[in-house]
Amino acid sequence: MEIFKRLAKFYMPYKKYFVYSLLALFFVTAITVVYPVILQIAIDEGIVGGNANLIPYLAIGLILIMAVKGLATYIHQYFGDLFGIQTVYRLRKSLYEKLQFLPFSYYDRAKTGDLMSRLTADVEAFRFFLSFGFAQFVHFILIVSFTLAVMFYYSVPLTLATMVTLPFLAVAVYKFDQRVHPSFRKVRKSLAGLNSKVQENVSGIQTVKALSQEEKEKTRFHSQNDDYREKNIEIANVWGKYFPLMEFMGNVSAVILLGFGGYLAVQQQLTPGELTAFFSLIWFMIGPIMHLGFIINMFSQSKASGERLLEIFSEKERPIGALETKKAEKLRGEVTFKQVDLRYDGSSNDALSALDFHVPQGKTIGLIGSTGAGKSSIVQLLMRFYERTGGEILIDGKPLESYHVNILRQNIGIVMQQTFLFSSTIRDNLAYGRPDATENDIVTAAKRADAHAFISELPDGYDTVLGEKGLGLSGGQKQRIAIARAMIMNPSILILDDATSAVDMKTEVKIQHALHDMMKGRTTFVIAHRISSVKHCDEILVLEEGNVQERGTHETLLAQPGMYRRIYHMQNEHQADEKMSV
Ligand SMILES: Nc1ncnc2c1ncn2[C@@H]1O[C@H](COP(=O)(O)OP(=O)(O)OP(=O)(O)O)[C@@H](O)[C@H]1O
Repeated sequence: MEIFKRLAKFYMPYKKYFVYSLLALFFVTAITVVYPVILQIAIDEGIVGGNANLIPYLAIGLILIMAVKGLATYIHQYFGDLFGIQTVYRLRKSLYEKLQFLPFSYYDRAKTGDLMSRLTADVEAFRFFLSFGFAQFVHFILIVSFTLAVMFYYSVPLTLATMVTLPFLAVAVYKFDQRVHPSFRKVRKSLAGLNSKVQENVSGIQTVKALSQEEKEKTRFHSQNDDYREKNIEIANVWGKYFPLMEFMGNVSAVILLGFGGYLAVQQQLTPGELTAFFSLIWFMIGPIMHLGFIINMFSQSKASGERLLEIFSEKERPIGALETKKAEKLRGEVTFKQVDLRYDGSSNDALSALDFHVPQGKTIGLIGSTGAGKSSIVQLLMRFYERTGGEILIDGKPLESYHVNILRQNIGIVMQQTFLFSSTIRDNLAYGRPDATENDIVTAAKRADAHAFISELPDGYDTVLGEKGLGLSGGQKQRIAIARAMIMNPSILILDDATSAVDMKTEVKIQHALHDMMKGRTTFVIAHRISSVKHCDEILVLEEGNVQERGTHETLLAQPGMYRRIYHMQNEHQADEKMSV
């Protein structure tokens, strides 16, 4: 019940619907028990007692009662559904909001398919129990209580005799729950794994095809699919074993009723009408008790789902910095790193150690070094995608944490190697960081980023809808949209993270032009593998394994023997080779 308690804030606001639904259920159940009583009166008074006039009255009474039951059933179902639907609407909203504020370290671990499955299948399983399962559980208690009351009224010894099997039934139901709950958890996990596999395959279909790994992917999917099948078979086995056992115990009660009830009737301690009513009543007990397995099943599923939802809620949100500075604020863009360390969660090495540098406002800093040297990690810290593990980072002389993350990020424009574009119009993509941008802002930025010409040539211009992942545009075109998107934000700090490495030389020249235009007056971080991209920077840091190996301007670094000079010569030779081979 702990899980339901922890999720109470989502369903408590709608408890009135639940109460209406339960009140209606009370009527439905009470009316159900009236049927056998009417049957008993019809047999004992009408048929055996020879009072045939009573029968039409009883029939009309039954029709009226059925009409009331129909109305009560409608109210019960409608409000029950409303209770579940409203609750999960709120729940889904909160989950989605929570996902927006989880740190990057969470997404490093999370799988998209698994998250999708939590937000859809798990939320639905929870709703199903709220709308249906819980009411079924209450129905079970009510119907068993009402039925027992009527049965005791008719015959105490016969009621006690038919209840002999109930403790055994209860044990079987308990054991069933013990077995079925872990199995359901496994099924949910396996389904999430299956979703992740499909999602990953679709996202990476280009890589799969390029490396001709279709067969391997098929095998991997099959093994996940097999796993899901096995887990479901496991559940089917548990059901298969316990359900007949529970049914058998129910039937034993009916046999006892027939033997002992028949004996009592012969002894005239029970009327024929009462014995007939008992047969209906006993099934009102046995049915729900057997059904209890199904309810527990549903309860177990929703418990397993609730657990998975709570896992998301219990994740720590990313720190957001001081709230009082949330008002729009333009930073100057002076950046200082003092003895900064970074070690990613679960890693045994520092990605950055004792990093020191200072970039005055409007200056450019180049970050170069081999892959994994820590270049992008500097950006991750500056954007507060991750938190440093030591040292201090200052912006305009104030600690990074004193700014609200939104303010910080509004002041930083970033163009990355791979550009993510939403499946929306080009206009929406351009204005994504500043939804209040005017048409003029958008077109001016696109012109400056050298994107206006190709956008205008598209069939719907700025209203052209891009496919998922921005399909339909070349790497260079996407990059120019990313540059325009960053320009619209008019940032004080600009980060170009390998911004031109994914495009050919000709496009690079064009993009470089747009980038230089954007860099004017902004503090700029240029992360690159090519010397040509960083050589004009005011200072260049050569990084190796999270440490600064060399620092200086292009000229000073070239003048000294070291890594920079080696990279320069290597890249120069490479370019010379390329020219020779043309
Ligand atoms: N999210 C992460 N979780 C754990 N370790 C990470 C994470 N991101 C980067 N690292 C590790 O931190 C180190 C520095 O990585 P970083 O991405 O900063 O290097 P880089 O110089 O930008 O490399 P590249 O030129 O290949 O982009 C690497 O050892 C990398 O494996």
